Amino acid sequence: MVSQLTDAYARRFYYLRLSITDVCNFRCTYCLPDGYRPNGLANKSFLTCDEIRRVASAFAALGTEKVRLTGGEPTLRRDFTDIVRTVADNDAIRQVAVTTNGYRMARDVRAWREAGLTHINVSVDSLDARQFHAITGEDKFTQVMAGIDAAFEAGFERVKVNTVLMRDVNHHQLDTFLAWIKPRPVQLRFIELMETGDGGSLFRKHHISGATVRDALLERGWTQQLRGRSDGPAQVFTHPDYAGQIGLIMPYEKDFCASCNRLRVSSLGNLHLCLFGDGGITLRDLLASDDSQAELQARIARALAHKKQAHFLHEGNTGITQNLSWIGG
Ligand SMILES: Nc1nc2c(ncn2[C@@H]2O[C@H](COP(=O)(O)OP(=O)(O)OP(=O)(O)O)[C@@H](O)[C@H]2O)c(=O)[nH]1
Ligand SMILES: C[S@@+](CC[C@H](N)C(=O)[O-])C[C@H]1O[C@@H](n2cnc3c(N)ncnc32)[C@H](O)[C@@H]1O
Ligand code: SF4
Ligand code: SF4
Repeated sequence: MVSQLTDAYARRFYYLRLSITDVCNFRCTYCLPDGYRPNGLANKSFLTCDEIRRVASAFAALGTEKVRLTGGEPTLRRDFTDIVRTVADNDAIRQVAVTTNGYRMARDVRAWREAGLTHINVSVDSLDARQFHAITGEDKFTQVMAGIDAAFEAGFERVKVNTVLMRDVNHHQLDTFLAWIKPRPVQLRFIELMETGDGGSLFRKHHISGATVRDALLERGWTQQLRGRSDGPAQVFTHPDYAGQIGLIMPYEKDFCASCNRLRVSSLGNLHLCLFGDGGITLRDLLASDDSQAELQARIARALAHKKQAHFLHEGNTGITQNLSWIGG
């Protein structure tokens, strides 16, 4: 019997974002400009495959139908394909998704699909190889693009691409992005730059509202689609002349959090009620054996009473989120 997770604002939670590592091999300017640093965590190990299975089972029993694996860079884990298989083996989890920088896709995406991966989101901030290098710190544009092609060849019908919208970096490149998705079933999502503890000055310099893109799309005859209950927060737009779609993730917009349907578990097994929350609730002591499932479910359900109505980004309060790599965005 599933007891659906619900919070004090009558929001229901169908979607778990599970970080499986903090490690990343890229140095995106808005996330880890100096690269990954172990940060005192060196002796702490990330969740094992068995622990991940137990997290997924507890959430599934509480109504979760979608699990997104994220990080850091989740695909750097050697057991990534096993993790996908483990989560996909849970029949209640109907969508097993990953958010990746695309580094391993060309090589491994077929194996991930065979293991049960159903959805793939890949980050590409620029369609210009030199600018891609400047933003990510890695000269891997061609490799990531080959990864997207490989995903289609492996049978994914649609790939989502994440592009962080930055004033004076890529905000004036809408036409280039639109031309790219015209023949391709890619959902290209512009994510508004979010302020983080480490990223205050970059935010002040480069934040621009996604509303500028929305206005341009509406002017050109794009129309907004309805959202499903386990979809992410993007507003999705389509146009009859385009195989692709545009998504807009606008966390500074009024009521963005009203439709929050997701919870997060960090790579160390802490439950986080919000991307920009204050602290985590440890779950790891209940992940060592299958016998603690009832207690684990009860702890998750109880914690939800403390979920706040919205983030406090408008007041410049980013919670304990120093950058998005530690909890996976
Ligand atoms: N503020 C905020 N930003 C979010 C939230 N969920 C996703 N985002 C942002 O959107 C980015 C892209 O999310 P993805 O990991 O691609 O997944 P998604 O868009 O939630 O999910 P799908 O609709 O399933 O594809 C994240 O890294 C965050 O930057 C959220 O709950 N709050
Ligand atoms: C933290 S990454 C983790 C997964 C993987 N490494 C990747 O880059 O796709 C998830 C997403 O967060 C986005 N992101 C990171 N920092 C951000 C910020 N300050 N504002 C908006 N989006 C951000 C990235 O562009 C990426 O699409
Ligand atoms: S956005 Fe993703 S790829 Fe870029 S530094 Fe952060 S975790 Fe790594
Ligand atoms: S900022 Fe927090 S409350 Fe708002 S949608 Fe994201 S996770 Fe949910």
